[in-house]
Amino acid sequence: MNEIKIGLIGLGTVGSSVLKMIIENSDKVQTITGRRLSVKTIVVRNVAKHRRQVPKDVTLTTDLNAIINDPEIKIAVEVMGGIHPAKEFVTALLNAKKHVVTANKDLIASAGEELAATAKQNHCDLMYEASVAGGIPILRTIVNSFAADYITEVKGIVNGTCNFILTQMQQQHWSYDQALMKAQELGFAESDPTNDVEGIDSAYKMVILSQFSYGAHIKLSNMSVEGISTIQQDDIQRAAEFGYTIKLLGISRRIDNGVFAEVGPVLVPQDHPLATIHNENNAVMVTGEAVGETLFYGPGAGGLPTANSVLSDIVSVTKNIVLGTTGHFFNNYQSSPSEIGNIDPKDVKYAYYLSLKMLDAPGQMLKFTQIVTQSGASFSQIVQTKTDHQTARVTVITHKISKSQLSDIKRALRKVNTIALLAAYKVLQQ
Ligand SMILES: NC(=O)C1=CN([C@@H]2O[C@H](COP(=O)(O)OP(=O)(O)OC[C@H]3O[C@@H](n4cnc5c(N)ncnc54)[C@H](OP(=O)(O)O)[C@@H]3O)[C@@H](O)[C@H]2O)C=CC1
Ligand SMILES: N[C@@H](CC=O)C(=O)O
Repeated sequence: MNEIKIGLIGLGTVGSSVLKMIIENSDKVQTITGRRLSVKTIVVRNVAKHRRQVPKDVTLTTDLNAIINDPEIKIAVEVMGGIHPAKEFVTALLNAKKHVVTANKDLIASAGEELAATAKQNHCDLMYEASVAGGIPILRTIVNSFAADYITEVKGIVNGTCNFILTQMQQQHWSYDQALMKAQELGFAESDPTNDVEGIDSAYKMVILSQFSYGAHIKLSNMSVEGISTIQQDDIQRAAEFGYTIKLLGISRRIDNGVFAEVGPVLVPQDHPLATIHNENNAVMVTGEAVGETLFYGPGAGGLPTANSVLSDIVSVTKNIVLGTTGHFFNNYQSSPSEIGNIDPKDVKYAYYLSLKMLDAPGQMLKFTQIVTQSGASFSQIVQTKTDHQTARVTVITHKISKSQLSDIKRALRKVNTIALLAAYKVLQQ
């Protein structure tokens, strides 16, 4: 058996690039693994739409049983997306003793533990390198190269669509809608981009990164998750005047005996490496006690970069088949539940950038300063500009405060009808 036959589920942005890479690189893979890869069957929703994309000897169907019931197919690649029916499909494939490779972070973040257990019961591999940061080989790097280090923090830009939108808004002064449309056209966004722009896609990726880094499963419901859909051009320009770039960051960190993870727009100093990551590129910073700070950079979305990560999993599974070593977890690290408790993101302190509009009249600044002081906060920078003869724009950067203190400030400001808080963003400190 010198050939490994593959079943592909999905032939969109990623699936069509996986098909292309398998066809074009099978010679190289054969020299590395001793096995020739070929796609035998592809499952899609609409056969007519894809007929011309597929070589004549490949079966194109809407019926998953064409893969499940085919003993020749050893590896199934799920690149259809979403949680249902992807979960049912992957479970059925594993129970039919197919090794599974997937790029689906929604699925892995929500049901990864259950699916990994099903894979193990069936002595199958379940791999998902492409589920985090597209083309950056970050998961296998954490498994292999940080195996003996104690990771204390993972943070970065893990959504290509949002980074593309923010880059276009910053550099080309495009509107949010114009930039989102282009990201969809280029195949970076999910078929429904809500999860991208509302931070949920990044949160799924931070769940997976935290699992790999700390051996701990963080629930999405324990995370604070914010997206970029309310960011205005004005916020971007003002942040730049202060020397910051707005980025959507995922941050996960060990604090005492716990781990916290969150996603949201953050002001990154312009000379910080994460501020220099543009367009659909992603960057993941992993900090280990031994190694210190490391940075992994590359395309976070797009067909071919993501397909490259899918192929790396297919090659790993193929090597395991050849060596007879299938059926091990992709990530073996599990910390005991008592070792890791979840930390409430509300208790984690940040400096905040606050943008305000206030009546340009005596006493207003004093009123604002009193509100800030009463919450136990203080600020390190403040800039006041007049917009017309009646209103002033005030931008401040606070010293580090908790989210609860920020809520106190917001609550107190809502009671003052001459001062309006326009925006509040965390500030990443070096
Ligand atoms: N796009 C990217 O840059 C990246 C995507 N990913 C992940 O990869 C996966 C695929 O993404 P992408 O290629 O962009 O998605 P697309 O929307 O481009 O493609 C999805 C494909 O899956 C098929 N499909 C969807 N539902 C079903 C179903 N119920 N039964 C059979 N086939 C189905 C569709 O068939 P049809 O065409 O007939 O409708 C389509 O061919 C997702 O999990 C995504 O999160 C990960 C990293 C990067
Ligand atoms: N929609 C995702 C695709 C990759 O995971 C993104 O934009 O990052």
